[in-house]
Amino acid sequence: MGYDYCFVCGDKNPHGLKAKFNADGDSVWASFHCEERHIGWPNVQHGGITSALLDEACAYVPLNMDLVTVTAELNISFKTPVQVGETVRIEAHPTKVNKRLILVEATMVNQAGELKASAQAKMLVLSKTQQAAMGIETQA
Ligand SMILES: CCCCC/C=C\C/C=C\C/C=C\C/C=C\CCCC(=O)SCCNC(=O)CCNC(=O)[C@H](O)C(C)(C)COP(=O)(O)OP(=O)(O)OC[C@H]1O[C@@H](n2cnc3c(N)ncnc32)[C@H](O)[C@@H]1OP(=O)(O)O
Repeated sequence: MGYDYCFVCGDKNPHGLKAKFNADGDSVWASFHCEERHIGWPNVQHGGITSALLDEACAYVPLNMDLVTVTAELNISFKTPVQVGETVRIEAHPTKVNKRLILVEATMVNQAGELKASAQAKMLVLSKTQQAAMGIETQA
C-alpha cells in the first residue's frame, strides 16, 4: 500500500480527507472544506480532523526538503471552532532544521483570516534502516 492510502492526503483512500498539499518555498499549504462527515460536536469540525490536517502539514515540510520523518511530538492549540461549510487554509513552515530534528509551526485559518488552530511539531528524520523497517520506500 503506497502513500496514495494516506488518511489525510491519499487519493485512493475512500475514507480519507484527500487534502492536496502544495509547496511555497520552504512552506507548504493546503485547503480543506469542512463537511458534516467531519464533525464531533454538532456543526463543529472534530478536533482529531483538525489535528490530522496540522500533523500532515508538519510532515510535508520535511518531505518538501526530501526528508522522511515521523511526528515525535505535536502540540495543538484549538482557538475557534471550524464550522461545517467553512473552508480553511493549513500552512506550515520550518522554524529550526537540525540533522535529525526539524521543528515546524503550522496554522489553520478560515477565509476571513480568523485563526482556528495552531500547532508546533517535532519531526524526527528517519534513517534508511528505520524507513525500511516501517515499509517506507523512497526513490533516493
Ligand atoms: C509539498 C510537496 C512536497 C513533496 C511531497 C512528496 C511526496 C509525498 C508523499 C507522501 C506523503 C504521505 C504521507 C505523509 C506521512 C505522514 C504524515 C503524518 C506524520 C505522522 O503522524 S507519523 C506517525 C506518528 N508518529 C510516530 O508513529 C512516531 C513513533 N515514534 C518513533 O518512531 C520513534 O520514537 C522516533 C523515530 C520518533 C524516535 O525513535 P529513535 O529510536 O529513532 O530515536 P531515539 O530515541 O534513539 O532518539 C534519536 C534522537 O532523537 C531525539 N528525540 C527522540 N524523540 C524526541 C522528541 N520527542 N523530541 C525531541 N527529540 C527527540 C533523541 O533525543 C535523540 O537525540 P540524540 O541523537 O541527540 O541523542
